[in-house]
Amino acid sequence: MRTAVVVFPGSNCDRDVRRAVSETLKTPVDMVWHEEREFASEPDLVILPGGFSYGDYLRSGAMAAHSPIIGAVRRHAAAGRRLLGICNGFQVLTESGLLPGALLANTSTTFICRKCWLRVEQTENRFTSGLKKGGIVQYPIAHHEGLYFLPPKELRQLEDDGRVVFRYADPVSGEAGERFAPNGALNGIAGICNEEGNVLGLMPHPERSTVAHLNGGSDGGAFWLSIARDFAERGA
Ligand SMILES: NC(=O)CC[C@H](N)C(=O)O
Repeated sequence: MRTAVVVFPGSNCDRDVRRAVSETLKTPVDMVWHEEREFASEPDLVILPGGFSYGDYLRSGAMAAHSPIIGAVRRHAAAGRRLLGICNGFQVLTESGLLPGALLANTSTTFICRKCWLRVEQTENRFTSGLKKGGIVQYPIAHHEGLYFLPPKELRQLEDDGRVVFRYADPVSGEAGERFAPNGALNGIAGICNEEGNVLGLMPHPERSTVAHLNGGSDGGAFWLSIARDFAERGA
């Protein structure tokens, strides 16, 4: 499985994600500058990493969504290949319309950087098929605009379609929902996928919970392994 990580001006999790993928899976990872118009290496997985693309000017992810590489990102997703947006990458996916909804300012109006627990709500997609449905994982968050928003009718539809993949949860009781969302995300939504299950966006950072417990956790390792296993079983 070949991975491409898109680097925008202001990305700051691009190297963390490269390290997490390459050390966990021992597979090649290419760094692709946002001004490219094509992926030279035909990646199986494209990752839009976290950070502050264009300094979060206008809205987080809004300017990156118009980068030259986004045309190739759209074609990659339309071909059914895996596309993952983490934090700022998730914001780029909603801003480009590849996933529904918007990421609004946290209810606290502050930047929140802390550990978070998530319940795996759905495993019928190309990313979490190897995780335990209903299981709790710990990935940290670090954002200012992480309140997932969708108007009520569309939100109900998203829930009915089973497209909520991760929800903020309590690690002890295993309960999940809005009251466990540090940012005020509607229904406690931390990550969603598209209808086909090949595009996933999430605010928490699995790459920061991967390598040698550097940030006090290792649950992210199983996430990368799940993607690789799904790829080995199903292909692109
Ligand atoms: N870690 C990140 O990707 C941060 C995303 C964005 N800059 C925010 O603060 O909401």
